[in-house]
Amino acid sequence: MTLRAERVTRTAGGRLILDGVTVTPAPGGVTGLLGPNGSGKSTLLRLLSGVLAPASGVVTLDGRPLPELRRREVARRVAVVEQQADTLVELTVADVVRLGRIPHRRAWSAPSAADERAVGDALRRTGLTDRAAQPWHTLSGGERQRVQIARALAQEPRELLLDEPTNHLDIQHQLDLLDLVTGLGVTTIVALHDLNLAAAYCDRLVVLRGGRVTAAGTPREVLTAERVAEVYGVRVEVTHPDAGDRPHLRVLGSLSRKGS
Ligand SMILES: Nc1ncnc2c1ncn2[C@@H]1O[C@H](COP(=O)(O)OP(=O)(O)OP(=O)(O)O)[C@@H](O)[C@H]1O
Repeated sequence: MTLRAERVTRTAGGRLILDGVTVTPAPGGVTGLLGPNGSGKSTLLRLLSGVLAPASGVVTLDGRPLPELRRREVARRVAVVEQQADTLVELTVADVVRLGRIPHRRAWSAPSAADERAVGDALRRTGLTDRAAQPWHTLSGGERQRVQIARALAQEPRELLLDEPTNHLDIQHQLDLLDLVTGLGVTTIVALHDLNLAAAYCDRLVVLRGGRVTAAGTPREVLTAERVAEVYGVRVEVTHPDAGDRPHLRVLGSLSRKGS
């Protein structure tokens, strides 16, 4: 059992932005959320984390609707890395990572040895140990993103929600991050724009379009040339270099460009 969204809808600005979306991630697996800009990925992640409530449908954790659970209970289980974290002036890198321990600590108590171990471990796994004392606001965009991942790891979650975690990262850090996240054995739902990274790292993919699920399945089932053309308006060549479930896409051009 884990986190699930069942037939969730959400409206904003008088528009239906999620329409009957069901996502049932496999426990311990990595589910990729794909879809063009504005298709509803971030909104769905916010519903899954309980930050937003669905207009209809339900999000459950181990079969129990989120509104029936205490916030702290959800915060201990589910870690969230949003696209843009707030600027936390005056905090060091280690301070930000320590925020991940808050759901595990008793009110007003000092960090325990277990808290400090989790923070040290998260810094090490994200390659940030030697940045621990650096002020957060002096970090580059990619470094900030890694600190947010470290904060989420320090939380020791069983569910991890990531909204485009690679978008500020150089190619090496993109691969390192996805290797790290997919090696955790934590149920992960990750919104991604890079279809090849999604194919390489996710066990299952869910494609949103206009707030609806338009495809779901393994990368091989979902990432066909026809579907990419239909959803993104882009021509791609799809190959299966390892003869397995992980296709590789080569972009040939936009279908909206003249002559395509
Ligand atoms: N508070 C709001 N008021 C009006 N429209 C909203 C609101 N919140 C979201 N939307 C709209 O809902 C749609 C879905 O937004 P969302 O951020 O979930 O998409 P996304 O798939 O994450 O997009 P991107 O890939 O660009 O990050 C967008 O068209 C957005 O403009």
